[in-house]
Amino acid sequence: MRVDIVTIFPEFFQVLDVSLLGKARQDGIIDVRVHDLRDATTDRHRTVDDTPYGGGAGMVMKPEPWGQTIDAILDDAAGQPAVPAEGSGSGDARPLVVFPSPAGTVFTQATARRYALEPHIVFGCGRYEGIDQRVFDDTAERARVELVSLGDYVLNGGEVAVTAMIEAFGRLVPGVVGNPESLVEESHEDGLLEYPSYTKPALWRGREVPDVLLSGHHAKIAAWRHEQQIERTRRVRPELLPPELR
Ligand SMILES: N#Cc1c(-c2ccc3ccn(Cc4ccc(CN5CCCCC5)cc4)c3c2)n[nH]c1N
Repeated sequence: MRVDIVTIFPEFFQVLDVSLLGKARQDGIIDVRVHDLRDATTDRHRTVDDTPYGGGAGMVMKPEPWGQTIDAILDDAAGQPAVPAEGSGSGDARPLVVFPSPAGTVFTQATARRYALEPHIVFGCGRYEGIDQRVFDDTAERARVELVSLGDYVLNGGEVAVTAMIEAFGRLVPGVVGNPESLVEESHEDGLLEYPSYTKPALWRGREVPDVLLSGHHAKIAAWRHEQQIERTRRVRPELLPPELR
């Protein structure tokens, strides 16, 4: 899987050199390439923004550097088709270009599962008040374009969102996580929040571990854990439950 990231803060993504994703990159499972948008500027000040047409506060990112950078990435990728992960992908052979945006659809575990099947994703990290709309419209001529939001709060740019998205789908790419079993029983994977976890010691600061977890009775443990998931989801995120369980 190939991932290209366009940003004015390339150093931001040094975080992708560590932990699981760092190993996935070293193992060649995920090929991450970071591109500095300013490398596509032509003026002495390497300008990437300008005032908004129609007025308004802040600055908007100019289309030219974006168009040039995205074209170069897509042209390069066209010559080196990336290998899709196992499993059925979108069926649309065009590359996927994702722009984090406060105006995007919310990124969920379902989005992460879908992205993990893509052979190639380009992420465009905006800053300032956003990117000239024509960049999205022009890119959509040759790629699938998605505007995606992390959630209903305001960030200063797309870099944090892209880091979170790459971690979320990266761990689902076959070969990245050592034990794929650990991906099955986790929050949102089955639509429920996860059950509480415990480990040694059996007694800590006067607090014990639920007896059922010490029973060795796997069916009872599974039933207890599922009930805990439903109880926690009902308390914290009732909207995730089917109406009959709320
Ligand atoms: N993913 C994600 C995000 C982002 C996100 C993602 C990408 C960029 C690029 C730039 N910014 C900053 C910014 C902040 C506020 C506004 C709102 N408008 C401003 C102009 C007048 C109208 C309203 C726009 C752009 C970004 C923020 N925020 N929250 C998420 N979950």
